[in-house]
Amino acid sequence: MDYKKISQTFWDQGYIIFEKFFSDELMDEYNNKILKHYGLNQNWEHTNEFISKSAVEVIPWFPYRESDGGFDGIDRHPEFNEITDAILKEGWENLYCMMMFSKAGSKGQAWHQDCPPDDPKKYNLNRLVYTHDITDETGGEIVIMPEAHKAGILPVGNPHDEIEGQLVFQPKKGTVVFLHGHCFHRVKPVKSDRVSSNFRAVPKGTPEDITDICVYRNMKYKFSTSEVIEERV
Ligand SMILES: O=C(O)CCC(=O)C(=O)O
Ligand SMILES: [Fe+2]
Repeated sequence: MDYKKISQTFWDQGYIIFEKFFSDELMDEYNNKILKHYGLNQNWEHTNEFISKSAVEVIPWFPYRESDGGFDGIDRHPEFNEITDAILKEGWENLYCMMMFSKAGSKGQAWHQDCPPDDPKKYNLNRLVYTHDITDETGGEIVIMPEAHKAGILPVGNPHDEIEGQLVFQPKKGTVVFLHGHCFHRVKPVKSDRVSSNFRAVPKGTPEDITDICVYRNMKYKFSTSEVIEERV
């Protein structure tokens, strides 16, 4: 792998995608494990106000916090972490591993930045891993605004409206998307049950609560207190 080129591409675009990076066998095993978890516990974890305002309908699960992990085939994968080394040159640490489940017929996720872009040096790195194919049939495409990690704050507007220049991706099983937390992104409406996973990393020294406040086009939302902390109009 040309790590220098990978890093350059990431920092130019705000994201970089590796198709079918992980094996089908590993992805099938993990997808089943994730579905089994949600089969046992399919409760909405967010408040109704959050769901209706933000147009996000996702049930998160933190397997390394809530149970004994079990996804080291990704978390400890040498090349996966070497790419991370190349992108976050000054050193990094794991933030958390989050599984996300969206029911068939749910809205997906509105445009957002995972954390406020006030300080360009304070951000999270998403390492999104798709354990099943995203297709026309499943919906739930990820939409990314290239180079938006350099664009400051997400413009005010309708939560799901298209933005000129956006790119729509249908990651297949085993694909990894490295995505800067300040880069605008969203998830299109979900037609069949959708699973995605995020092995979030941060540059060394980044506060642990970096993703507590999420920026949407109509508000800033604080997860720890379930509050809209700013209406954006
Ligand atoms: O599920 C996805 O494809 C994207 C999720 C997302 O926005 C995130 O993990 O920050
Ligand atoms: Fe996100």
